[in-house]
Amino acid sequence: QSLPGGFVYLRDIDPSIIQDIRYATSNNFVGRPLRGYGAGECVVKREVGMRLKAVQQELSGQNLSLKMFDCYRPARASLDMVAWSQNGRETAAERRYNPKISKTELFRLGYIASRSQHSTGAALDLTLVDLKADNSAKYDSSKAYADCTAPVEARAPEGSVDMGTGYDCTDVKGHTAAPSIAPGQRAWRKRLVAAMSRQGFVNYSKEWWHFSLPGAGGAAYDFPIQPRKR
Ligand SMILES: C[C@@H](N)C(=O)N[C@H](C)C(=O)O
Ligand SMILES: [Zn+2]
Repeated sequence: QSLPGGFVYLRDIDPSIIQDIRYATSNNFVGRPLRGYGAGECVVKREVGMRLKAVQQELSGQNLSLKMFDCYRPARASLDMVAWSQNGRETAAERRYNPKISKTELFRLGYIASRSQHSTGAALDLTLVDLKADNSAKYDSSKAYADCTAPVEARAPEGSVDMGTGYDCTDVKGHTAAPSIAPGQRAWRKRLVAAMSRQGFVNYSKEWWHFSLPGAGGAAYDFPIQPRKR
């Protein structure tokens, strides 16, 4: 199954990496699947995939795994985010992700890009899973969870280690070096950044979950993500 521009399905390179591609689901800040996400598959440039495999190999010796939240993002999905931010409504479910900031401000403040590096296949949103922990709690759309800055027991479950906030938490607490998090949460962030940086990935200071591989990108693409054929 060939993809344009040197893109590959991460599952073809390393099926052990856990994937929860949130923009292909309703469990994200928009509350519905984004345009262009026809399947919950992580698609990346081959070089990015090979380096993720190397990170995963190192982590597996520590009973840890990567968990991918977003990889290649079709350009139309970023435009969908722009339209969402300007739709004049803010629901309680949306406010869980941006409790202190209006959604109209998210682009200006650098939390979302209208032309994202994700569309080049060189940027990733991801976290760590402790394979020895009980990760069985599942997200339930009918529950009223606390916002993404609340203690982990009160937030929507994500089946991953406690990084101090949930994924896509647009708040200063989500900044990688936020002083307001607990030492254990800081230690997890440092462990993720260290493992990723050993393979050349660079973290974005405003989002503990966002990494990119310098030089791996190039042009932005807009092909839709389709189911992977075996
Ligand atoms: C929206 C968030 N997951 C993200 O990836 N933000 C960066 C800045 C982006 O949109 O490229
Ligand atoms: Zn990102």
